[in-house]
Amino acid sequence: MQLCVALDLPSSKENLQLVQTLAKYDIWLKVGFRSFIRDGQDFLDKIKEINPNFKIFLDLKLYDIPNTMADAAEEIAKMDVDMFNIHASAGKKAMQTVMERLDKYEKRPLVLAVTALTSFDYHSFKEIYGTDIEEKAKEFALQSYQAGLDGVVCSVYESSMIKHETDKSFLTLTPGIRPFGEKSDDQKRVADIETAKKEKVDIIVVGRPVYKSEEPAKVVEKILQAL
Ligand SMILES: O=c1ccn([C@@H]2O[C@H](COP(=O)(O)O)[C@@H](O)[C@H]2O)c(=O)[nH]1
Repeated sequence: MQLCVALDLPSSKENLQLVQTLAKYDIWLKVGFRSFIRDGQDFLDKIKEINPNFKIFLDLKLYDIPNTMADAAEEIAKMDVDMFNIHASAGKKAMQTVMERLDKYEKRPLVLAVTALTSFDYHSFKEIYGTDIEEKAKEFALQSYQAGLDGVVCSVYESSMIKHETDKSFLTLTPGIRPFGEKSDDQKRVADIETAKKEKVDIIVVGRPVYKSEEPAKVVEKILQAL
């Protein structure tokens, strides 16, 4: 299992200070809406300047018509990122179009599909999708797998089931991790490291428990020891 730290701080300066503190660790760094909208490609370059071995996950959750998603995916493929994501609910056709368009790149980033956001509980998910999380996550995961994606974003509680329904090499990346039982904030389907291990998760995403800590490097060190 690998660790991905979310860089969701309010300024580029604070994010880069955090990255500097974590420079010696073999981890993924997640750049999401807040940081990418504000700081763009320049921010990605600065991360790689600190340590070119950091793996970058661009968490932009593309969701649009197939051609627009594929255009955006191609722009991402030209950047130096290692992984990005799209919404499975954009449909199988959109996912296939993205993967076909990335075919020509010798070294393309990994592509994951978002199944059910970890901020949904079972009731709020059903209100929107009209079905249970488990059922829909399975359907989305199968469609993503058939479309040729590399894996999915899901909660820890769907990870094992998704691997069983697809393939054990099909990646599961799980946000909503509270490594040692920290408060859940706006997350609903949260889990600790031990549960993530049991559920065969490939990459855990941890944001606030790291970047809101007084000593982020110590938290990362403790997580890495527990993986
Ligand atoms: O289903 C999802 C998809 C993405 N996220 C993102 O992960 C981090 C989690 O941060 P925490 O502070 O550890 O809660 C955040 O950037 C989300 O945008 C997610 O939480 N759930």
